[in-house]
Parts: sequence; structure tokens; C-alpha cells
Amino acid sequence: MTTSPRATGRDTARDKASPAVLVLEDGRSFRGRAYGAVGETFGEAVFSTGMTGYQETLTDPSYHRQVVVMTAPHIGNTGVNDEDAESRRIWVSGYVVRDPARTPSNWRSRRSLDDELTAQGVVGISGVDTRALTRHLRERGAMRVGIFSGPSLADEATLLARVQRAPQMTGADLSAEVSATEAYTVPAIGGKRFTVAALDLGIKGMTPHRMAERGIEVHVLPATATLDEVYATAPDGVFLSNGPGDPATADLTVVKGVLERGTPLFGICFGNQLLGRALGFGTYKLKYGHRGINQPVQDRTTGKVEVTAHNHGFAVDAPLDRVSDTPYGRAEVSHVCLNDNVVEGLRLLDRPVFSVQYHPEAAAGPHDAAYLFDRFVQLMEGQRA
Ligand SMILES: NC(=O)CC[C@H](N)C(=O)O
Repeated sequence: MTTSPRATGRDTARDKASPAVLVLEDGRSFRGRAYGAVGETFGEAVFSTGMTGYQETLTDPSYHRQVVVMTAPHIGNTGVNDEDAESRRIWVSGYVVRDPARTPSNWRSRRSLDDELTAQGVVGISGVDTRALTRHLRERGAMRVGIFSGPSLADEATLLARVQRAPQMTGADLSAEVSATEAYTVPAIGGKRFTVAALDLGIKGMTPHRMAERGIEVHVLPATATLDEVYATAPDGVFLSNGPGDPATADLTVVKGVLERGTPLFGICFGNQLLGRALGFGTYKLKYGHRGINQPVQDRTTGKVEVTAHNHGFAVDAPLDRVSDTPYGRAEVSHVCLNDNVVEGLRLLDRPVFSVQYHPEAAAGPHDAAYLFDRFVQLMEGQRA
């Protein structure tokens, strides 16, 4: 198992004033100042268009091995609190901002974002023209990047050669690196109605919580769980979480086993991509992906458009507006992102199986969380009736 490249640096007041440089694999570079930990880091450069919710972004395990560029210019205003983290640590491998807040101000804030990044060893860069960088990534596509900071930096040709040796996101199998290693249970809130086995491929904290709020007892299982371990929880439904990496490399044994048994199955993001692959569709890498809390998605059954929270660089390749035959029955695309006609949701017409590409639990609003998890409850109720 490989681990993500982490920061290697120190953090003294002098280093903070250190120069930093961001080097893209195509040779373009941006100069700025050290932000967070001082040192060096590598990853896939992606941009997020969220204006708020940076704490949720940083702690989303789906960002493992990615260097996130924030398009909102001013980041860190509300500091870091003890409530909003989506997992046990920051997962982004690097962080790029234009203008960090110098004095965080919020009643929940416990420390500054700069200090939190430093404490967790996350190398960042500030003072970058993030508009120019984002335009570059939109035109050329997501690509590998390195951030280097410290009092003395090597010449750019040397740094570029190192970026070009860093691992690619295509083909990366990362779920086991972020997943819980031991199973745990999130109890139902206010009376148990259903049991769900949730595969942790990089799950976020709010996901089992939103299920628990609906009377679901959630057994969160490691990414390596077997079909027998899934069924040992006696589930009414099985949930496939979000997660980092390329869905093409993931093992589909458990997903196919659940489909064969006919248990209600529900997935988000990476889980949607795995369902797509298990049904026989392909997945492909988007040029630069969808990341942010402001992505318009249309529900194909009602025509209704919602603004949703996304984080994905891959998508399912299924035909729009046509029913497809799969080994598990007739399948249909249920949701489409209007930005560039990307498949955002799938459903089986004759079985309780449904998945979406977007996150319900971020700042997009409570109603779409209700939509997704309520729909899953309906599926399980239908199965029981
Ligand atoms: N949020 C996610 O689950 C991300 C899924 C996958 N790693 C992608 O980039 O498309």
C-alpha cells in the first residue's frame, strides 16, 4: 500500500514568510507564499467553486491525493471549529488560496485555518492568482502538481521533473487508504426502523448521521469487507459511500453480490460509479471535474433542477434518455448535471437500487439530503411491504 506524500517541513515565523512555488506538470508555475505547513507536497490539481464549507472540503476523504485550489478568493474567515470536520483528519494533499484570512471571526472558531493546516502537516500556498490557475486547469484539464515552500527552493526544472514523477490519479486505488479499518455502528436516532450496511470507501461523517436521523442503524464496514461480513449485519439495505481514486480499479465483488441477492442498494459519488460499473457501464475521467456546492442537477423524472454539492473527477458513461438492459435488469439515468450533461444518478426500474453522484450533506441545503435518504427509506419500505 502506498501512502500519500505528506508535508515534510517546519513551521517557524520565519518560514511562514517563506516563498512558495506551485509547479504544474505541464511546466506552468505560480509563485506565492507558504501557507499551512512549510515543505513540499504532490497531488492532482483540482479546483473547488464552493464559496463556503472549506472545513468540510478539507476533511472529505474523496480529496485524498488531490491539491485543492479554491476559486473563492478569501478563505479562512470563519476559522476552524470542532464540529464541521467530515472525518478524522484533513485529506487534501495540498491547499491553494488567493488571500487567507488573517483574523478568523466566528463564534464557533477554535483556531485559524493556517494553524490547523500546519498542525496537520498540510502544505499550502497563498497569494496565488487562483483565477488564472483555474482557467489553466479548465483549458488543459486536471493534472499533477507540486507545491514547494521554504527559505531556499530548488530551480524549477528540478521541481518540474519531480512533479512529473508523482503518481497519476487515473488507475489509483485509494479506498483502503482512507477507510476505517474496524467496523463501527452508528445507532438510529429516535427508534430503529431499518439496518443498513455502509461500505466505507471514504465515507463522510454526516452520511451515517443523516441515515440515523431517519431511524436507520448504520453498520459502517471497512472497504475490504466481504459479502459475508455485509450480510452478517442482517441489512435491510446496503450503502456504497463516496471515496477517492479511479472507480475502474475497484473490486466489484460485493456490489455484484448485493445486486444478485436483490437487497436495496444505494450509493453516492464513488458508490454511484461502482454501481454503474457493476451494471456494465463504463466510467471515464472528466477533463477537470465538478467540485463545489453550486452545481445544477436535473432530476429526469420530475424535470426539477437543484443546486447540489459535488466532488468528482470521474463519471459513469451511461446513455441519457434511454432504458438500458443490464445483467440486473433495466437501468435508467435518473439525474444529469446540466453543466456538461454528465450522468449524476442511476436507478434500476424493477429493483430497489438507486445512486447519485453528488453529496447531499454539504451546504447545498437540507432538502436534497432529505430527497436522497428519504428515497432510500422508501426503497427499503417497498421491499418490506
Ligand atoms: N466524491 C467522490 O466519491 C469522488 C469519486 C471519485 N474518486 C471521483 O473523483 O470521481
